[in-house]
Amino acid sequence: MATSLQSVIVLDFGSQYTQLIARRIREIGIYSEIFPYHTKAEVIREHQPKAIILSGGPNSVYDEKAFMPDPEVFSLGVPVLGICYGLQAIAKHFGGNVESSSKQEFGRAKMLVSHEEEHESMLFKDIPDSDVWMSHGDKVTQLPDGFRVTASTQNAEMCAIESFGSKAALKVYGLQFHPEVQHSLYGKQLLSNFLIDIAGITPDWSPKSFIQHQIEEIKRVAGDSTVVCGISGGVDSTVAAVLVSKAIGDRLHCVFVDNGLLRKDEAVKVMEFLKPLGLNISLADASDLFLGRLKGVASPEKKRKIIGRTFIQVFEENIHDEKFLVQGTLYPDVIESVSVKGPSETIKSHHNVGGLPKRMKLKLIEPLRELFKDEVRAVGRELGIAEDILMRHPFPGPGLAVRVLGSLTRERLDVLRDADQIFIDELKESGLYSKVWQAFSVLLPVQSVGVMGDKRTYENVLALRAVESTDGMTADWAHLPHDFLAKVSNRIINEVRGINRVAYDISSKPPATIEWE
Ligand SMILES: Nc1ncnc2c1ncn2[C@@H]1O[C@H](COP(=O)(O)OP(=O)(O)OP(=O)(O)O)[C@@H](O)[C@H]1O
Ligand SMILES: O=c1[nH]c(=O)c2[nH+]cn([C@@H]3O[C@H](COP(=O)(O)O)[C@@H](O)[C@H]3O)c2[nH]1
Ligand SMILES: NC(=O)CC[C@H](N)C(=O)O
Ligand SMILES: [Mg+2]
Repeated sequence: MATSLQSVIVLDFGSQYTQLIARRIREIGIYSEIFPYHTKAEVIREHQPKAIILSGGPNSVYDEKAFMPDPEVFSLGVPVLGICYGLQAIAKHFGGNVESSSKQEFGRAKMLVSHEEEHESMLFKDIPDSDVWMSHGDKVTQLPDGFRVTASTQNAEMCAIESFGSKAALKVYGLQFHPEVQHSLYGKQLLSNFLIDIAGITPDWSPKSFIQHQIEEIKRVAGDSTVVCGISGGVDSTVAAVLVSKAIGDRLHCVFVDNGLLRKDEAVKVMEFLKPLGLNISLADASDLFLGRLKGVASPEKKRKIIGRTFIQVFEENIHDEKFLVQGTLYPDVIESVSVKGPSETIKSHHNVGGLPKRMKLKLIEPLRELFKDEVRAVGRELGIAEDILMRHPFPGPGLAVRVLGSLTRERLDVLRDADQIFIDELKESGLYSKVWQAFSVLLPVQSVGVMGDKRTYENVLALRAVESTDGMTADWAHLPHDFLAKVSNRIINEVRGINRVAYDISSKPPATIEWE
């Protein structure tokens, strides 16, 4: 995608911090995109970046099949900054040497900047000797020709290097430490020096400029075609749909599927609260179809597969002559699929309408694919979407099917709906809803003995789950106040028939996952 915004390309060598690099760049007000490390220079050129960053990575550049960037990347005429593995790849490419170090360096290190009065490094402008964050076992042992050292630590004499003298015009820089992590005290200043002072970028990324740019882009891509969007009432699909509708108006057709696995009165509520957005939405009530197919199915993966397939079928039935499909794909989704780390183990089949495009030959429009959730919310705010839509917790496509553990029945779904409504209402009432990433209830396939009004009961157990997270990839259980939990438990046991015990889930992810199935 050619962009009118000034951009930076981050080449991903598999670092855990690649997303963080992109995020810091955006905090500086500059648009950035992540590409796999092997992206060809000619592809990079088409995107007209103003700078290139090479990320860290788990490998070693002296390995036989070490990942290296396309050598032409250094001849594109834009500054290049290598971080950790990126620095080591630069050293190797330019004829230096990298070896395994007897002393690995993980964590804090004191960086000494070699300020040279005559040739002050622009990268280190206004940066004093300070703490930086290291995570490496290899180090540069021989400086390539045409480079100089601009900072060192006790274990890494060549902690920062840059092209110099005859090679100065190449503007190639390398850092052994990670400027993108908070613990590198002047890390952000350093990135800013690279991007603004060295690469000459004028920060022009903001939710507003992003929206303007995307609207132009969507108009250009979609032409006069009609476009379809699966809308769930969740944050991502809603923001994506509103953005696309700003570009092409009522040529956008949204389909909201009631799969019978939504929360209490959700189908009605979602249609109601989406109304002010002026979108063209049709509601496809497929609850009987979904629940019929799920009858008697207890295995979590089988449930997910059935739901995925049925979503596709219902969606197909609701498509006319649309040429494009809008998806609310976010940055973490993209990066998981392009990372060099390779296919990861299937923990659970996250499915949504993601299976659609290949099967239906619809072309994709994914306007949010460079953003994180909080940035999507900022864009939504700029688009005038109401705060209660934007602050909704994520809700998985398979919905309550993965929260009524084991086989589903309409009765068990209703019990869960009533209990969950109480939990969520109380969270909102107490101001805690917006403080947690996600909260919900899970109906366990377990019965327990209780005593109610002097009578023995033998009823269901409900688990409450609330987590704190930034991207759903890792999470910690939320330390909700005991008084609050006591109130919720009391209300649920008293008000929801069929539940006589409430438990609170205190597992983090990993090793647990956020949803129970
Ligand atoms: N009930 C539904 N009807 C139509 N499309 C749906 C439905 N549920 C999910 N989808 C589609 O699947 C995609 C992925 O769902 P996902 O839950 O990840 O995103 P979301 O619902 O848009 O946002 P959030 O993460 O805030 O819930 C949605 O963007 C939407 O296109
Ligand atoms: O759209 C979705 N389709 C799915 O199949 C799905 N499964 C889990 N989730 C949501 O993803 C986040 C991480 O969930 P887990 O820790 O349970 O894997 C949490 O926010 C989950 O709610 C899904 N979202
Ligand atoms: N974090 C990194 O990029 C590490 C690079 C290389 N694997 C090393 O250990 O030095
Ligand atoms: Mg959702």
